[in-house]
Amino acid sequence: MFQKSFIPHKGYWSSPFSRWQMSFQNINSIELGAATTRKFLETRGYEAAMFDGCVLGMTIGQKSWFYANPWFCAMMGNDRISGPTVSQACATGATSIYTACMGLESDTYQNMLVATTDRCSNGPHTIWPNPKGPGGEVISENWLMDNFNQDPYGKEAMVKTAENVAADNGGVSKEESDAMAVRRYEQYLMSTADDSAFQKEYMIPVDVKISKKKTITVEADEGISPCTPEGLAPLKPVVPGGCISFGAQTHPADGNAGLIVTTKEKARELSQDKSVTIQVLSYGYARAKKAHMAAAVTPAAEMALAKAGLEVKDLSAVKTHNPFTVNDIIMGRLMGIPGDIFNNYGSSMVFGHPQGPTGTRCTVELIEELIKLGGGYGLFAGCAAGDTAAALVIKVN
Ligand SMILES: CC(=O)SCCNC(=O)CCNC(=O)[C@H](O)C(C)(C)COP(=O)(O)OP(=O)(O)OC[C@H]1O[C@@H](n2cnc3c(N)ncnc32)[C@H](O)[C@@H]1OP(=O)(O)O
Repeated sequence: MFQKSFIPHKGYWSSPFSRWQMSFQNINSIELGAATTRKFLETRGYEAAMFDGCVLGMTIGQKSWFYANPWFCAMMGNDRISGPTVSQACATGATSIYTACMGLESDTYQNMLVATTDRCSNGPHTIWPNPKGPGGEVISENWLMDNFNQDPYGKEAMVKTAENVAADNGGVSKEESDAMAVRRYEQYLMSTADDSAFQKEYMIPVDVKISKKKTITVEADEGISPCTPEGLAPLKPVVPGGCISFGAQTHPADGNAGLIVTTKEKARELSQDKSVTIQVLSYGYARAKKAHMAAAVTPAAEMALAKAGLEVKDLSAVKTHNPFTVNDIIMGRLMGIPGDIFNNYGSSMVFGHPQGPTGTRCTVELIEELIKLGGGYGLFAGCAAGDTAAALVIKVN
């Protein structure tokens, strides 16, 4: 259990998430992440110079990625720091926060910025030299779609691994999957109600230069598909005989999210409301059996809860990275998570999945939900490529 890792009240942000090939598609995610971080620091009245280290989380190669962390830090306003770059597929958000906590717990750092940023749009198409191929013929890889469609070890598409987990756990019907998609969409609408009052608590609008003369400001998530029973019913399962249609899974997106991990004293100094204390209590991870990615979420969550000395009955809110409806259906069944605390205000199935920032945004929303509830314990958990998962437990006083 962590003892020394605190997050200031409002010391966190998320950009809007923009469906791939929409407004953020032409911007290097390291540059967009740094620009949004600068805006976050200005909005909150923080100095970039206060950080003694930065954890940068990202999963999709961008031009000049070799210099990612020091380049990012210089662009966000502090060219005297750097730190680890974390790339752990869809567990990058939780693991970046964990990495910053380890910096605090070991007294290596005192005031760390965690920044996660990714762009699924216009993903890299890599050419690998292959001198022993026929005539030196190259090997090529489409970073996004090739990896969605096959794990090099498990040999299955990600959606098929979710169907495998459904089959192992008593089955999930198409109707049950559709009902979960509709429920998650309705919960997302809680965050856009009242002129997006919930989202405005943490969302930093993003300026996008679309031509020499024109800059637009993106203030809200882009490309969200409404989920209704009538809209989902005619969609066929992606895997024949399965339950998950295109409407019951996340969409690739672009965006960034981040937060400050610091000492209890510094967190209080940086907090907007000094009566609010936010602490990271624990981290959990797991790997499920081959080609069963969604099955890793429950043991990762159970590990984080055990490390914090908590049980499901102690939780006030649960958030997940849920790329497929099956993730939440099976986790809910196995852990007995009450429906009314499970993914209120949105989840990645609806607002999209830019990979690195997804878990960070979920954690930021979890903190805001716990504050609205007047405090409590919260769990974030989510699956990641390679049949893995990661989880965090947060406490808000
Ligand atoms: C560790 C992890 O995080 S694993 C997760 C990693 N990420 C993934 O695996 C990505 C999962 N998602 C996908 O793979 C995507 O669905 C993609 C990329 C394959 C397809 O994306 P797109 O081509 O943009 O599909 P699109 O959103 O258009 O949906 C396909 C169809 O379903 C329809 N549809 C999608 N959502 C809905 C909805 N909620 N209601 C009604 N219809 C819908 C669309 O209208 C479209 O219909 P059309 O073909 O008649 O136009």
